[in-house]
Amino acid sequence: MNVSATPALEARDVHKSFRAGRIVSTVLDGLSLSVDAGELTLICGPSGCGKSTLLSILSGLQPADAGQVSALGQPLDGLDKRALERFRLLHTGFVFQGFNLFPALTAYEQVALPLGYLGLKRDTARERAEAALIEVGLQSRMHLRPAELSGGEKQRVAIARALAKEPALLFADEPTSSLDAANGQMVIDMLHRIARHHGTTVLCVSHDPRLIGHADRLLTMEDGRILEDRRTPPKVVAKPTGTSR
Ligand SMILES: Nc1ncnc2c1ncn2[C@@H]1O[C@H](COP(=O)(O)OP(=O)(O)OP(=O)(O)O)[C@@H](O)[C@H]1O
Repeated sequence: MNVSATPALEARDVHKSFRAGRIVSTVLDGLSLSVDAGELTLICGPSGCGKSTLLSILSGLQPADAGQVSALGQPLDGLDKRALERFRLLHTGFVFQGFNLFPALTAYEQVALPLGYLGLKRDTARERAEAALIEVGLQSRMHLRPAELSGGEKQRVAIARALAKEPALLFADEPTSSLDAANGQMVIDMLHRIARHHGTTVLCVSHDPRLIGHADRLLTMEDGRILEDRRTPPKVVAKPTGTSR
């Protein structure tokens, strides 16, 4: 088998509906998708079109009603709850809009904690946690708790926590929407760098148009399906205007 040809993520004819009383709403309607390893893929589309639901199904957080979902060549529908938790622990990182940090833990502890669950030795965990916090520029903030950090710094802790696990798959759901322009840009740059330098497959749901220029691929969803799928062109460096030099 040619392993490199195996998509990092694959959905085939995925359906998902939610029921509220007697009303059933179809959120994913026969959606198929294949994501290559090491790419930053951005999913956009109108509010309520099913972006977060797709992300959570592809990451094994919730099951599809029908269809097949594979991650790293592993069919997720064949895994029981424990095996899914293990798969997520070993291979996935998550970054959410609301940071999802523990109020009582320092930045360093937030990052080191999951490494303990991975069974890493204490010294290795410390090295990895520190390296990840340094990579996101928080070397001087490691011993602060969330209440003492800005929104941008909290999101960088969440990125460091995901990064330290060295996951093959990184899922980000609206990672910039609670941040100001400068911090949002910093987070975007980091996601881009993680895909480029660490070879991580990054799947990001976002309304933020600044992310488009950094994505390798842009998927637009509407009504539970993928409406448009395009590769984003490489960035063109603008020539200075008003001069022939
Ligand atoms: N657990 C749930 N129970 C019931 N309905 C749900 C559930 N999760 C999502 N939905 C519904 O499914 C639809 C799609 O939700 P989803 O969060 O995937 O959309 P989205 O495209 O990410 O939206 P947004 O951009 O506003 O975050 C919405 O109508 C939402 O109310």
